[in-house]
Amino acid sequence: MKRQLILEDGTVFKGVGFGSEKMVTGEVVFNTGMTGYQEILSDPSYCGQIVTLTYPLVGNYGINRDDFESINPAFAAFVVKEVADFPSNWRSELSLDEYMKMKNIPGISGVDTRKLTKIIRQHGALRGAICSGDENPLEMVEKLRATKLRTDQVKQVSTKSAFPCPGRGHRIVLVDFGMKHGILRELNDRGCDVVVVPYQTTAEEVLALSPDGIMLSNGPGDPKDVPEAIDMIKGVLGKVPMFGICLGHQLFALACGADTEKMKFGHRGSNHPVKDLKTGKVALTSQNHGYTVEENSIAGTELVITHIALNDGTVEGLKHKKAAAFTVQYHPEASPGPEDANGLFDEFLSLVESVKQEDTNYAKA
Ligand SMILES: NC(=O)CC[C@H](N)C(=O)O
Repeated sequence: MKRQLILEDGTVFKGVGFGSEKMVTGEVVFNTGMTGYQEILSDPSYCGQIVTLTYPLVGNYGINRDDFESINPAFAAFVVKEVADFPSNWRSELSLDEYMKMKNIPGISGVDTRKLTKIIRQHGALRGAICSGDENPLEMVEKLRATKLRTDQVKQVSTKSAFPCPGRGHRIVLVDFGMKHGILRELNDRGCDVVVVPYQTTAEEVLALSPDGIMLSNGPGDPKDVPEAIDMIKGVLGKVPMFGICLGHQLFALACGADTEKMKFGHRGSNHPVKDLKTGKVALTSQNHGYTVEENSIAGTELVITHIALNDGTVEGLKHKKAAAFTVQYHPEASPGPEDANGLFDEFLSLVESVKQEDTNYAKA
Protein backbone atom coordinates (compact mmCIF):
# COMPACT_ATOMS: atom_id res chain seq x y z
CA MET A 1 0.00 0.00 0.00
CA LYS A 2 1.60 3.27 -1.11
CA ARG A 3 1.63 6.02 1.49
CA GLN A 4 3.24 9.41 1.85
CA LEU A 5 4.44 11.66 4.63
CA ILE A 6 3.82 15.31 3.78
CA LEU A 7 5.42 18.05 5.88
CA GLU A 8 4.06 21.56 6.24
CA ASP A 9 7.18 22.95 4.53
CA GLY A 10 6.16 21.02 1.39
CA THR A 11 8.62 18.12 1.69
CA VAL A 12 7.12 14.79 0.59
CA PHE A 13 8.45 11.35 1.54
CA LYS A 14 7.01 8.41 -0.34
CA GLY A 15 6.87 5.01 1.31
CA VAL A 16 4.91 1.88 2.04
CA GLY A 17 2.22 1.70 4.70
CA PHE A 18 2.01 -0.66 7.66
CA GLY A 19 -0.42 -0.73 10.58
CA SER A 20 -3.73 1.00 9.93
CA GLU A 21 -4.58 2.78 6.67
CA LYS A 22 -6.12 5.81 8.31
CA MET A 23 -4.89 9.33 7.57
CA VAL A 24 -3.37 11.30 10.45
CA THR A 25 -1.81 14.68 11.06
CA GLY A 26 0.41 15.72 13.94
CA GLU A 27 3.69 17.25 15.02
CA VAL A 28 6.60 15.23 13.60
CA VAL A 29 9.30 14.44 16.17
CA PHE A 30 12.33 12.14 16.14
CA ASN A 31 13.60 9.68 18.73
CA THR A 32 17.22 8.50 18.57
CA GLY A 33 16.93 5.36 20.72
CA MET A 34 18.27 2.17 19.14
CA THR A 35 15.62 0.11 20.93
CA GLY A 36 12.47 0.89 22.87
CA TYR A 37 9.84 1.32 20.16
CA GLN A 38 7.24 -0.47 22.31
CA GLU A 39 7.84 1.89 25.24
CA ILE A 40 7.80 4.87 22.86
CA LEU A 41 4.51 3.89 21.23
CA SER A 42 2.87 3.43 24.62
CA ASP A 43 4.33 6.56 26.29
CA PRO A 44 1.33 8.93 26.60
CA SER A 45 3.65 11.94 26.34
CA TYR A 46 3.73 11.31 22.57
CA CYS A 47 -0.04 11.92 22.38
CA GLY A 48 -0.92 13.16 18.88
CA GLN A 49 2.68 13.13 17.61
CA ILE A 50 4.05 11.44 14.52
CA VAL A 51 7.24 9.77 15.69
CA THR A 52 10.17 8.94 13.46
CA LEU A 53 12.80 6.56 14.75
CA THR A 54 16.35 7.22 13.64
CA TYR A 55 17.42 3.62 14.22
CA PRO A 56 16.84 2.03 10.79
CA LEU A 57 15.26 -1.32 11.72
CA VAL A 58 12.11 -1.23 13.81
CA GLY A 59 9.92 -4.07 15.04
CA ASN A 60 12.66 -6.74 15.04
CA TYR A 61 11.89 -7.99 18.57
CA GLY A 62 8.11 -7.67 18.21
CA ILE A 63 5.59 -6.55 20.79
CA ASN A 64 5.32 -8.29 24.17
CA ARG A 65 2.99 -8.27 27.13
CA ASP A 66 5.36 -6.72 29.65
CA ASP A 67 6.87 -3.59 28.14
CA PHE A 68 3.82 -1.35 27.74
CA GLU A 69 3.90 2.06 29.38
CA SER A 70 0.12 2.57 29.08
CA ILE A 71 -2.87 0.44 28.12
CA ASN A 72 -3.70 2.30 24.92
CA PRO A 73 -1.21 4.08 22.70
CA ALA A 74 -1.82 7.81 22.19
CA PHE A 75 0.81 8.61 19.54
CA ALA A 76 -0.39 9.37 15.99
CA ALA A 77 1.94 7.31 13.78
CA PHE A 78 5.38 5.80 13.23
CA VAL A 79 7.72 6.77 10.41
CA VAL A 80 10.51 4.24 9.89
CA LYS A 81 13.20 3.18 7.46
CA GLU A 82 12.45 -0.51 7.62
CA VAL A 83 9.83 -2.46 9.55
CA ALA A 84 10.51 -6.12 10.43
CA ASP A 85 7.82 -8.47 9.11
CA PHE A 86 9.04 -11.42 11.16
CA PRO A 87 10.03 -10.42 14.68
CA SER A 88 12.36 -12.71 16.58
CA ASN A 89 12.29 -12.77 20.35
CA TRP A 90 11.07 -15.29 22.91
CA ARG A 91 8.83 -12.66 24.52
CA SER A 92 7.25 -11.47 21.27
CA GLU A 93 3.52 -12.06 20.88
CA LEU A 94 2.65 -9.81 17.95
CA SER A 95 4.47 -8.03 15.17
CA LEU A 96 4.54 -4.23 15.25
CA ASP A 97 2.37 -4.23 12.11
CA GLU A 98 -0.26 -6.49 13.73
CA TYR A 99 -0.29 -4.40 16.88
CA MET A 100 -0.69 -1.11 15.01
CA LYS A 101 -3.49 -2.57 12.89
CA MET A 102 -5.23 -3.72 16.07
CA LYS A 103 -4.94 -0.25 17.62
CA ASN A 104 -5.80 1.54 14.35
CA ILE A 105 -2.52 3.46 14.16
CA PRO A 106 -0.79 4.02 10.83
CA GLY A 107 2.86 3.68 9.97
CA ILE A 108 4.99 4.40 6.93
CA SER A 109 8.21 2.56 6.08
CA GLY A 110 10.81 3.06 3.39
CA VAL A 111 11.41 6.65 4.48
CA ASP A 112 14.87 8.20 4.60
CA THR A 113 14.54 8.91 8.33
CA ARG A 114 18.04 10.42 8.46
CA LYS A 115 17.00 13.08 5.94
CA LEU A 116 13.70 13.65 7.77
CA THR A 117 15.54 14.09 11.08
CA LYS A 118 17.94 16.59 9.54
CA ILE A 119 14.97 18.62 8.25
CA ILE A 120 13.40 18.69 11.73
CA ARG A 121 16.72 19.65 13.30
CA GLN A 122 17.10 22.52 10.87
CA HIS A 123 13.55 23.88 10.82
CA GLY A 124 12.45 22.85 14.29
CA ALA A 125 9.25 20.93 14.95
CA LEU A 126 7.03 20.61 11.88
CA ARG A 127 3.49 19.45 11.34
CA GLY A 128 2.99 16.55 8.99
CA ALA A 129 0.41 14.19 7.55
CA ILE A 130 0.55 10.51 6.74
CA CYS A 131 -1.88 9.82 3.96
CA SER A 132 -2.51 7.69 0.91
CA GLY A 133 -0.14 7.80 -2.06
CA ASP A 134 -2.80 9.58 -4.18
CA GLU A 135 -3.29 12.59 -1.93
CA ASN A 136 -2.39 15.93 -3.52
CA PRO A 137 0.62 17.26 -1.53
CA LEU A 138 -0.13 20.93 -2.20
CA GLU A 139 -3.66 20.65 -0.86
CA MET A 140 -2.39 18.74 2.15
CA VAL A 141 0.22 21.41 2.91
CA GLU A 142 -2.57 24.04 2.88
CA LYS A 143 -4.64 21.90 5.25
CA LEU A 144 -1.69 21.38 7.58
CA ARG A 145 -0.91 25.07 7.76
CA ALA A 146 -4.56 25.85 8.51
CA THR A 147 -4.97 23.29 11.33
CA LYS A 148 -4.30 24.36 14.86
CA LEU A 149 -2.42 22.01 17.17
CA ARG A 150 -4.62 20.58 19.93
CA THR A 151 -4.15 21.79 23.46
CA ASP A 152 -6.12 19.14 25.39
CA GLN A 153 -3.67 16.24 25.24
CA VAL A 154 -3.41 15.83 29.04
CA LYS A 155 -7.20 15.57 29.29
CA GLN A 156 -7.13 12.89 26.59
CA VAL A 157 -4.64 10.62 28.37
CA SER A 158 -5.11 11.24 32.12
CA THR A 159 -7.20 8.76 34.10
CA LYS A 160 -10.88 9.77 34.32
CA SER A 161 -11.19 8.84 37.99
CA ALA A 162 -8.87 8.13 40.90
CA PHE A 163 -7.77 4.55 41.63
CA PRO A 164 -5.56 2.90 44.24
CA CYS A 165 -2.50 0.68 43.78
CA PRO A 166 -2.22 -0.42 47.38
CA GLY A 167 0.97 -1.14 49.27
CA ARG A 168 2.04 -1.12 52.91
CA GLY A 169 4.56 1.71 52.64
CA HIS A 170 4.32 5.47 52.26
CA ARG A 171 1.07 6.87 50.85
CA ILE A 172 1.96 8.57 47.56
CA VAL A 173 -0.57 10.52 45.53
CA LEU A 174 0.49 10.18 41.91
CA VAL A 175 -1.02 12.90 39.73
CA ASP A 176 -1.59 11.40 36.31
CA PHE A 177 -0.90 13.85 33.49
CA GLY A 178 -0.40 10.87 31.14
CA MET A 179 1.88 8.79 33.32
CA LYS A 180 4.16 6.08 32.08
CA HIS A 181 3.43 2.88 34.00
CA GLY A 182 7.13 2.72 34.83
CA ILE A 183 6.60 5.43 37.46
CA LEU A 184 3.90 3.37 39.12
CA ARG A 185 6.09 0.25 38.90
CA GLU A 186 8.98 2.03 40.65
CA LEU A 187 6.70 3.22 43.48
CA ASN A 188 5.03 -0.17 43.86
CA ASP A 189 8.42 -1.92 43.83
CA ARG A 190 9.32 0.20 46.85
CA GLY A 191 6.15 -0.85 48.67
CA CYS A 192 4.35 2.50 48.31
CA ASP A 193 0.63 2.78 48.86
CA VAL A 194 -0.19 4.70 45.67
CA VAL A 195 -3.37 6.55 44.78
CA VAL A 196 -3.44 7.69 41.16
CA VAL A 197 -5.56 10.81 40.63
CA PRO A 198 -6.73 12.68 37.50
CA TYR A 199 -4.87 15.76 36.25
CA GLN A 200 -7.48 18.29 37.43
CA THR A 201 -7.57 17.09 41.06
CA THR A 202 -7.44 20.15 43.32
CA ALA A 203 -4.94 20.77 46.13
CA GLU A 204 -7.70 20.23 48.73
CA GLU A 205 -8.65 16.89 47.17
CA VAL A 206 -5.01 15.78 47.07
CA LEU A 207 -4.43 16.78 50.70
CA ALA A 208 -7.67 15.05 51.75
CA LEU A 209 -6.01 11.74 50.77
CA SER A 210 -3.42 12.35 53.54
CA PRO A 211 -0.41 11.78 51.32
CA ASP A 212 3.10 11.30 52.68
CA GLY A 213 4.39 12.38 49.27
CA ILE A 214 3.10 13.72 45.96
CA MET A 215 4.43 12.55 42.62
CA LEU A 216 3.82 14.63 39.48
CA SER A 217 3.93 12.46 36.38
CA ASN A 218 5.11 13.04 32.84
CA GLY A 219 2.56 13.96 30.21
CA PRO A 220 1.99 15.34 26.71
CA GLY A 221 1.76 18.87 25.32
CA ASP A 222 2.57 22.34 26.58
CA PRO A 223 2.65 22.66 30.40
CA LYS A 224 0.88 26.03 30.06
CA ASP A 225 -2.18 24.15 28.75
CA VAL A 226 -2.76 22.72 32.23
CA PRO A 227 -3.30 25.77 34.51
CA GLU A 228 -5.42 23.75 36.97
CA ALA A 229 -2.37 21.58 37.74
CA ILE A 230 -0.21 24.66 38.33
CA ASP A 231 -2.78 25.90 40.90
CA MET A 232 -2.85 22.49 42.57
CA ILE A 233 0.96 22.46 42.91
CA LYS A 234 0.92 25.97 44.44
CA GLY A 235 -1.64 24.71 46.96
CA VAL A 236 0.37 21.67 48.12
CA LEU A 237 3.89 23.12 47.91
CA GLY A 238 5.59 23.08 51.30
CA LYS A 239 2.87 20.93 52.86
CA VAL A 240 3.90 17.53 51.48
CA PRO A 241 7.20 16.39 49.85
CA MET A 242 6.95 16.43 46.08
CA PHE A 243 8.80 14.82 43.17
CA GLY A 244 8.07 15.66 39.52
CA ILE A 245 9.10 14.05 36.26
CA CYS A 246 9.14 15.74 32.83
CA LEU A 247 5.75 17.49 32.45
CA GLY A 248 5.54 17.32 36.26
CA HIS A 249 8.91 19.14 36.40
CA GLN A 250 7.72 21.84 33.99
CA LEU A 251 4.44 22.36 35.88
CA PHE A 252 6.36 22.60 39.16
CA ALA A 253 8.65 25.26 37.64
CA LEU A 254 5.64 27.28 36.45
CA ALA A 255 3.97 26.97 39.87
CA CYS A 256 7.16 28.35 41.47
CA GLY A 257 7.21 31.39 39.19
CA ALA A 258 9.70 30.22 36.54
CA ASP A 259 8.86 30.02 32.84
CA THR A 260 8.89 27.31 30.16
CA GLU A 261 9.44 27.54 26.41
CA LYS A 262 9.17 25.31 23.37
CA MET A 263 12.49 23.86 22.21
CA LYS A 264 13.48 23.82 18.58
CA PHE A 265 13.33 20.04 18.22
CA GLY A 266 13.37 18.67 21.77
CA HIS A 267 15.16 15.75 23.41
CA ARG A 268 13.91 12.27 22.58
CA GLY A 269 16.15 9.25 23.01
CA SER A 270 17.78 6.90 25.48
CA ASN A 271 21.29 8.24 25.83
CA HIS A 272 21.03 11.88 26.85
CA PRO A 273 23.88 12.80 29.24
CA VAL A 274 22.78 14.81 32.28
CA LYS A 275 25.14 16.30 34.84
CA ASP A 276 24.31 16.45 38.53
CA LEU A 277 25.72 19.86 39.51
CA LYS A 278 26.22 18.86 43.16
CA THR A 279 28.18 15.64 42.66
CA GLY A 280 29.57 16.32 39.18
CA LYS A 281 28.35 12.85 38.16
CA VAL A 282 26.96 12.29 34.69
CA ALA A 283 23.99 9.97 34.11
CA LEU A 284 22.80 8.68 30.77
CA THR A 285 19.08 9.24 30.68
CA SER A 286 15.93 8.46 28.78
CA GLN A 287 14.22 11.60 27.55
CA ASN A 288 11.12 12.72 25.70
CA HIS A 289 10.32 16.39 25.82
CA GLY A 290 9.69 19.29 23.47
CA TYR A 291 9.43 22.02 26.11
CA THR A 292 11.99 23.12 28.67
CA VAL A 293 12.27 25.30 31.75
CA GLU A 294 13.82 28.58 30.73
CA GLU A 295 17.11 28.99 32.57
CA ASN A 296 16.95 32.77 32.93
CA SER A 297 13.52 32.58 34.53
CA ILE A 298 14.91 30.75 37.58
CA ALA A 299 16.54 33.86 39.07
CA GLY A 300 14.13 35.53 41.46
CA THR A 301 12.34 32.26 42.28
CA GLU A 302 12.95 29.91 45.21
CA LEU A 303 14.34 27.31 42.79
CA VAL A 304 17.88 26.02 42.29
CA ILE A 305 19.10 24.25 39.16
CA THR A 306 20.39 20.81 40.17
CA HIS A 307 20.98 19.13 36.78
CA ILE A 308 21.83 20.26 33.27
CA ALA A 309 21.85 18.55 29.86
CA LEU A 310 25.40 18.14 28.60
CA ASN A 311 24.35 18.25 24.93
CA ASP A 312 22.85 21.74 25.01
CA GLY A 313 23.11 23.07 28.57
CA THR A 314 19.34 23.17 29.17
CA VAL A 315 17.79 22.79 32.64
CA GLU A 316 17.29 19.12 33.60
CA GLY A 317 16.62 19.27 37.32
CA LEU A 318 15.29 21.67 39.95
CA LYS A 319 15.06 21.81 43.72
CA HIS A 320 13.08 24.14 45.96
CA LYS A 321 15.19 26.14 48.42
CA LYS A 322 12.70 25.87 51.29
CA ALA A 323 10.08 23.23 50.51
CA ALA A 324 10.85 19.50 50.31
CA ALA A 325 10.43 19.26 46.55
CA PHE A 326 12.58 18.38 43.55
CA THR A 327 11.96 17.55 39.92
CA VAL A 328 13.75 16.26 36.82
CA GLN A 329 13.14 16.77 33.13
CA TYR A 330 14.33 13.26 32.24
CA HIS A 331 12.92 9.82 33.05
CA PRO A 332 14.39 8.09 36.13
CA GLU A 333 11.85 5.28 35.63
CA ALA A 334 13.81 4.61 32.39
CA SER A 335 11.59 2.27 30.33
CA PRO A 336 13.21 1.42 27.98
CA GLY A 337 16.32 2.47 29.93
CA PRO A 338 19.02 3.33 30.90
CA GLU A 339 18.58 3.02 34.65
CA ASP A 340 21.36 5.39 35.81
CA ALA A 341 18.86 7.81 37.41
CA ASN A 342 16.68 5.18 39.10
CA GLY A 343 18.01 6.13 42.56
CA LEU A 344 15.95 9.35 42.45
CA PHE A 345 12.91 7.33 43.57
CA ASP A 346 14.87 6.25 46.66
CA GLU A 347 15.92 9.87 47.24
CA PHE A 348 12.28 10.91 47.08
CA LEU A 349 11.22 8.25 49.56
CA SER A 350 14.07 9.20 51.93
CA LEU A 351 12.80 12.77 51.76
CA VAL A 352 9.28 11.54 52.51
CA GLU A 353 10.64 9.50 55.43
CA SER A 354 12.64 12.39 56.90
CA VAL A 355 9.71 14.82 56.70
CA LYS A 356 7.46 12.23 58.35
CA GLN A 357 10.08 11.78 61.09
CA GLU A 358 10.29 15.55 61.66
CA ASP A 359 6.49 15.70 61.95
CA THR A 360 6.49 12.83 64.46
CA ASN A 361 9.24 14.49 66.53
CA TYR A 362 7.33 17.76 66.42
CA ALA A 363 4.11 16.05 67.53
CA LYS A 364 5.96 14.30 70.41
CA ALA A 365 7.67 17.47 71.66
N1 LIG B 1 7.56 13.35 28.72
C1 LIG B 1 6.98 14.47 29.13
O1 LIG B 1 6.41 14.56 30.21
C2 LIG B 1 6.96 15.60 28.15
C3 LIG B 1 6.60 16.93 28.72
C4 LIG B 1 6.08 17.91 27.68
N2 LIG B 1 4.91 17.40 27.05
C5 LIG B 1 7.16 18.20 26.66
O2 LIG B 1 7.08 17.80 25.54
O3 LIG B 1 8.11 18.86 26.97
